[in-house]
Amino acid sequence: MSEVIVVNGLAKRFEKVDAVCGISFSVRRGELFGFLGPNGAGKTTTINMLTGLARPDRGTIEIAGVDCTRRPRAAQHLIGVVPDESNLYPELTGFENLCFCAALYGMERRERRGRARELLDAFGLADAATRKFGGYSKGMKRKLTVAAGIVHRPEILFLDEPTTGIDVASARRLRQLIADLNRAGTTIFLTTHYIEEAERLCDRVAFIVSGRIVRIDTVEELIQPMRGRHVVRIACTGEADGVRRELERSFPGLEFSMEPGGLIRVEAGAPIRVGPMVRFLEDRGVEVSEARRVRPSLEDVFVRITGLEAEVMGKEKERAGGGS
Ligand SMILES: Nc1ncnc2c1ncn2[C@@H]1O[C@H](COP(=O)(O)OP(=O)(O)OP(=O)(O)O)[C@@H](O)[C@H]1O
Repeated sequence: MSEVIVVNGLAKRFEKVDAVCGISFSVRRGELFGFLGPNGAGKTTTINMLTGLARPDRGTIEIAGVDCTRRPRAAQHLIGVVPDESNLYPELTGFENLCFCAALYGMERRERRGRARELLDAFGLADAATRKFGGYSKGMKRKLTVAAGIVHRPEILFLDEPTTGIDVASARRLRQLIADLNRAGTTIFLTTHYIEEAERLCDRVAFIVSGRIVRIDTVEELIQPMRGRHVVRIACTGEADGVRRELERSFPGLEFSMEPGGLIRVEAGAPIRVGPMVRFLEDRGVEVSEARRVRPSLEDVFVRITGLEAEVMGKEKERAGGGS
């Protein structure tokens, strides 16, 4: 597979913040590449540099063989960009917005009207075609923004947090559309802070933390070391954090950590017996509402590699409500 995006030593600083600190990576043609990191990790700054919206301080970017640091606009016709905040016009209808974007890419009237209708259909927005964009729901706005990003059938699509802030059903539908686009041959660079989203959609994932890439690999390879591991999640009502140290002392060989919502996460290299732990907690006045064995996931890998609790991603997820 040929490399269609090649980034070397890319860096950008804003006044006192090193937003991106000399990152290097490449994306292969046809790949769905995930750029995964917590708030403020440098995802948007990176995507802005890749799409010509921000100038790097250092480093090089090549897209489809074009040196974008020297010729920032030369690859524009090959790429589509879906920013984290919509750039469409609230006073225009969905149909008009798509026709307007198509006109910017030089499409002729007949072609752009046909393409706009085709996309409205594909994204389930045909009934809202003549309604003003400003009156769309968040999920509809997101879908139309993605449609606008692919109006010119780009080879490479940059998606910045496409499912943030929309309801679960709309997020699921949008993920399906992203997967379909990729299957049809579009290379996709996706930033997200939803670990499950990256796990479900992406071929390869880069973990970015504080402007640095800490790991890049296929989802398969990333999860591989966790395959022989066993994980149990225990949901408690009441204060569980206090008994964590007692658990560690009483159950040597098991690793305990806390997750959002009062969940205790237990990990071990051998099958975990849940009963004794539940009794142990209940004897200490912590009520257990559920104890569940779970398949090790990319979230577990993220916690191991970055040393960050999954909570740094989870907090935003709860607020935005766009998770699984
Ligand atoms: N225009 C700017 N001026 C000053 N600082 C900025 C600017 N843009 C980004 N930053 C800072 O750079 C860092 C990286 O921000 P960036 O928006 O790239 O992160 P992100 O990973 O996209 O986060 P989020 O998930 O919250 O969108 C942050 O500390 C941010 O405050």
